Order: sequence, then structure tokens, then C-alpha cells
Amino acid sequence: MSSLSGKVQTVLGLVDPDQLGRTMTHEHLTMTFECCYFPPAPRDEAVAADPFHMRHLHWLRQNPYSCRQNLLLQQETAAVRDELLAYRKAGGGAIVENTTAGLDRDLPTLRQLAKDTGVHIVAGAGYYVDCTHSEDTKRMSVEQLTDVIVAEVLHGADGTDVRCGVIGEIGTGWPITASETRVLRAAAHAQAQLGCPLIIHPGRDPAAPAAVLRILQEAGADIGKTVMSHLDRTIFDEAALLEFAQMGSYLEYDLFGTEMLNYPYDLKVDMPSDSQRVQTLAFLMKEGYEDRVVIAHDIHTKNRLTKFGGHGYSHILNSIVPKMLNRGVSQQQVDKILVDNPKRWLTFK
Ligand SMILES: CC(=O)NCCS(=O)(=O)O
Repeated sequence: MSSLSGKVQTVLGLVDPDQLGRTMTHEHLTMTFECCYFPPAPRDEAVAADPFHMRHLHWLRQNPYSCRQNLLLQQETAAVRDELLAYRKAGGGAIVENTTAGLDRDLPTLRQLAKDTGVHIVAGAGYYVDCTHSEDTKRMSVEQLTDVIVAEVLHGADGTDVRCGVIGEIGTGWPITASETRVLRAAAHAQAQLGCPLIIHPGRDPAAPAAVLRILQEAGADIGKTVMSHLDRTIFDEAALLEFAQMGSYLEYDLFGTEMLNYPYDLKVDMPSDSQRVQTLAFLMKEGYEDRVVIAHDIHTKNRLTKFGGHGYSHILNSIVPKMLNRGVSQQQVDKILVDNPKRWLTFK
């Protein structure tokens, strides 16, 4: 049994799991998403160069990845601080900050935000998707990658003494690359050593989540202590969702607040509305998965902050929870989704 056993590791140190309260399991507070810039249509180039005006709000919400400035969330720390204070007022207690290597993780800023706001912040260890892996990362063996991830949890990451409390989001695309497979195996080995929570960003294909879990399983991961993110843009068919759910990971719906007609990374995808997300949660409750569901907003662009007319980090607490209750999800189930499931997942074995 390690000294972390029975505790949650935040950027300010170990805490008792009961201290977390309502927890968003997938957010970003400071990061860059430049790796996923998607050039605008030629007719939109002028708007994309300067979109932060009321008259462009609709365009920005529909095309968040086509404006370079919008991808620099790390420029908005003061606004994020205000948002976290509002999140606490709305009844929020904790946030899992999923920024890993490749997205400009900034642990000193996370520590300062936790001090300034009183929100418990859990930071992520490991690597994002292949296109962000450095040449060094691509050359590393599974054992070397495992050592890095373990050190990020036990000693601190990026040359700081700020320790990560979760592995991930570990990024994968579709098909899964050789480098991503090595990182997945390393994440599994590190999780097996540490007994810690793990969270995955799957590729954009309905087969991707199960393919990732199979790699993790073979490498000795604890699937019951693993969150599969972004299911709202990945698995649409109910039978396929139930088949995936049987593999035993946590099921994460984490794009609350994102409503767009054309999802640029895969035009075949119809991005669901928040109402459809709530319907899916109600379906999973009916099917008996109340102990396996977690939710969040995955804020990763500026336009989603209230400063820029977005929904902010309190949207779920202020607007989605009432909708869930109105659609047949019980208060006890809401509490499981927001408090009990994140707490169980985040507690080291
Ligand atoms: C930061 C991040 O990876 N967000 C997910 C965006 S996606 O469009 O759902 O892949």
C-alpha cells in the first residue's frame, strides 16, 4: 500500500476524497489547442482573423477551431480565475484538469488557481495525441515512458514539484499509431504500479474506445479505474454504447455546452445538443449505469468562457442538472454522477 492510498492528489497536495464535492472530471484551465487548428473556409478568412465581436459570436461557436487566437486558452488565466470563483459559488468543489504534454501544461498556474479560488484541482500526467509527440517521445521505449509518467505522479512534472493526480488525458487518434500504443501501454503499467485513475481521449471512430481499452487491458490496466472521454462525439448507436459499457470503464459525456452543426474533425458526426446528451444520460440510468457515468464541459477554447459569451465552467451545475432532474434522472443519480463516481475514480487504491 503506497502513501497515496485512500487519498486524492491535487496540485496542492493530498486530500481526503470526501473534500472534493461536485467534480467536473474533464476540463482545461490553461492550455493551447494549436495542434488542432482547422483552416477556415476562404470566405471566412477575414472573420477568423478578428472574431471577438458580438456580431461574430455565432460564427465563433460554429467554427471554434478555425481561429488561431481562440485556441490560446492559456492567455485567459484572469478570466478562468473569475470563472472558478463562480463555479465554487454555484456549488462546485473540484475540477480534473486534463492538460498533458503536447497541450502546454502549466502546473504552476494550476497551483496558483487552486490557491486563489479554493477549487480542488487535479492535474494530468502523460501525453496527448501522436501529432503532439516530440521526436524524443517517439523514440522512447514503453519502460522509459512509464518512468516519466510515474515520476510525474510521485515527484512532480515539467521540472516542478507539482504532482499529477491522474494519468491523462492520454490522447489517441484513429487508427491508433505506434507511438500512441506505446504511450497507452506505459499508462497501463504506471497505473498498475500506482493504483491511480486513468483517463483516455479516444479517436473519432465508434470502434476507437473499445480498441483502446483492449490495448490497456492487455498491458495490465485497471479498466474499472479508467474513464473513457468524449463519448458524446464517438458512439451514437444505443446498442453499441451498451456493448461498450459492458467493458467496465467509466463513461464520460464531457462536451456539455458544445453545440455545432458541422464538426470539422469528422463531418460524418452530428454533434449532439445538450438536450440529446441529457437523453443519453437518462438512457444510461435506465440501463443501470448510474455508478459508471461522469460528466464535464471539456473547455479548451476561449469562446466557451463567459468572458466571450460562452457557457463557462458552471453550465452543468446551473443548467444541465435541472434539465436532468426534469428528464427523470433522480437527485440521487445526479449526486452519483457529480460526487460519488468522480470521488471513487480519483481515489488511489
Ligand atoms: C482538448 C480535447 O482533446 N478536446 C476534445 C476535442 S474533440 O473534438 O472532442 O476531440
